[in-house]
Amino acid sequence: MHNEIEKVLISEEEIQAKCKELGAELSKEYEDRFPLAIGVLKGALPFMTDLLKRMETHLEMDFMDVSSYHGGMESSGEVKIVKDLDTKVEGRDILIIEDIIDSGRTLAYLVDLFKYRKAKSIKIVTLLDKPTGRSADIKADTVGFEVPDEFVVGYGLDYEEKYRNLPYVGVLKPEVYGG
Ligand SMILES: O=P(O)(O)OC[C@H]1O[C@H](OP(=O)(O)OP(=O)(O)O)[C@H](O)[C@@H]1O
Ligand code: HPA
Ligand SMILES: [Mg+2]
Repeated sequence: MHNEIEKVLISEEEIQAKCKELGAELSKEYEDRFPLAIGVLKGALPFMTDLLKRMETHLEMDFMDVSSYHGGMESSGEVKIVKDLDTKVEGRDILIIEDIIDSGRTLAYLVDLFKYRKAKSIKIVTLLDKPTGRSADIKADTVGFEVPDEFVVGYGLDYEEKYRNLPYVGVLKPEVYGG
């Protein structure tokens, strides 16, 4: 698997240090508030587990599975709920955890949904931000790293459902996707 990676953009050590830093920030922000931390499956799972272990406040976890890429490199433009939350959003401080904001469509959809469900507050933390990909007007409150205009994989991010289990974020060799 590792020999299919052309270059590592963000190393395992950099990611772990960032989780520690952001976890400390969020611990302060949510002190005494019992937020509902929502991981957006499947991509956010590695980041969610590492980040939340660094938060030193009580919190509740839930998951939502939405999909628009269907495993490929282009957003279909249509966000579909595959699995909804088990928890009520009304009156809660919501912390959405994402692996990447690219077009912004996934998060625009989720923020609208949680507003409609009467969340008390909504904040977004994303490991990666790809500002050049943006078509929806959405900004994260907390960003780990900015990435260039390239398709990235690893640490939750897939290409055709593979590479999510890489401990770093990188770019695939062009021959892997027939480029
Ligand atoms: O800003 P956007 O253009 O909406 O792209 C970002 C979203 O796309 C990916 O998820 P995907 O829909 O591929 O599902 P997955 O997490 O299961 O891979 C990624 O994990 C983000 O959730
Ligand atoms: N890589 C993997 N999945 C993605 C990306 C990306 O660059 N952008 C949106 N979903
Ligand atoms: Mg994906």
